[in-house]
Amino acid sequence: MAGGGSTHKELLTAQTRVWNYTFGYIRPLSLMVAVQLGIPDAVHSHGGPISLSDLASTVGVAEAGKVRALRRLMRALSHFGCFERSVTKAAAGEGEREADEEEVYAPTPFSSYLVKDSPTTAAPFLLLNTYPLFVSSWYSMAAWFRGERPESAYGFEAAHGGTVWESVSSVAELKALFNDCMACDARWAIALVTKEHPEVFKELTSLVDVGGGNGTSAKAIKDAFPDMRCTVLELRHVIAASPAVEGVDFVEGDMFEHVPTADAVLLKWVLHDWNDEDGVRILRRCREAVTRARERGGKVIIVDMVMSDGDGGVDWEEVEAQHLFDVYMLANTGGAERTEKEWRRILTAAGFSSCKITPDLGPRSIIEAYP
Ligand SMILES: C[S@@+](CC[C@H](N)C(=O)[O-])C[C@H]1O[C@@H](n2cnc3c(N)ncnc32)[C@H](O)[C@@H]1O
Ligand SMILES: O=c1cc(-c2ccc(O)cc2)oc2c(O)c(O)ccc12
Repeated sequence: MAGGGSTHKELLTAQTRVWNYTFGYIRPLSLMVAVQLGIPDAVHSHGGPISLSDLASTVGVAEAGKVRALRRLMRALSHFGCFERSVTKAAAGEGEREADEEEVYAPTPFSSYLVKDSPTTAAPFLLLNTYPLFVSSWYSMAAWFRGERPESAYGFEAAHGGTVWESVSSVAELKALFNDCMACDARWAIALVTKEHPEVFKELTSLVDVGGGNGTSAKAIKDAFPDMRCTVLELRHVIAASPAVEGVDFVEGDMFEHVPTADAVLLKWVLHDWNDEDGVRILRRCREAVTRARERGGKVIIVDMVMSDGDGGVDWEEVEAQHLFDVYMLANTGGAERTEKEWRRILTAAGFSSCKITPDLGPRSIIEAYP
């Protein structure tokens, strides 16, 4: 029998864990429904804990049965840590003998990331990654593992016959969500890097953000260091859809072919999209760009994850995020999150002599690579 040496309690816990992981998909999907209804916005803008009845009317839930359903959704979301739920005595109406108990919900740091118009919102990240086309890659993964889709490099291709980048550029709703998702992350992550680690940019006069999207990171760097000459290298369709950004030049090109000359290259959330072979090709072009500018002193600044290698003393939630991102890249882009050893191996293969890793961005790190 399975679990032969386990106690009764251990077996029950294991079975409960299987239930929880099986239903784990309900977490992102219930958060998605909450964002679609505007629940985090309503809770945050209320100016104090919001009652179920006020919440229901703010988000447009009117039928009594649906209000009761909303209460159950809020109870689950509060259990996940998204809101803080408590029970208060509602004021007794005229003629009522006793005040009814009513549930109220307060915001938490978790829900603050789901408010749509906040500068640090992760709502586009949630909506993009719960998009059905994207989730459906997983239904082709087993066939891909078994080699039944030899023409596909990874799950997304096996499921949809094209790459994530093709679907991003051709499905208008996905393109908008993808751009929003990248811009939201770039805005807060780069503001944090420039504020907490200004030394990374010390003595640099020019920087190229390779695969820099619509220029949000470059703008955040320009805001922090107004004298820096900032350029974005991007694919044609991305540049065509990006509004001009004051002080930032856009160059159309392919990072596998040529990277414009600059003191520094930024690669944020780019290398984890690619396998090692492609990563080395991109890094070689970046190394050439910074050595053309300065024989010594240039650098490549990478913002990506350095995966924990399983040793102790690490934050469990950050390691969980690293594993989730790693298998997400496996399924959707053919890329990977890398351990320190794996980073050093691809950097060395691309000709870099040393690197400095600063693990100070939650699950991500800043890697400064020197030619
Ligand atoms: C995951 S996004 C990261 C965007 C941005 N660096 C950020 O973190 O917000 C990867 C970017 O790489 C760009 N990209 C993909 N292939 C490229 C290529 N061959 N040359 C230049 N950019 C490319 C994509 O258009 C996309 O904007
Ligand atoms: O958070 C993401 C999401 C994507 C993504 C999701 C759905 C699509 O149809 C395309 C792309 O891609 C990402 C990515 O490439 C990255 O480097 C970081 C985050 C995400």
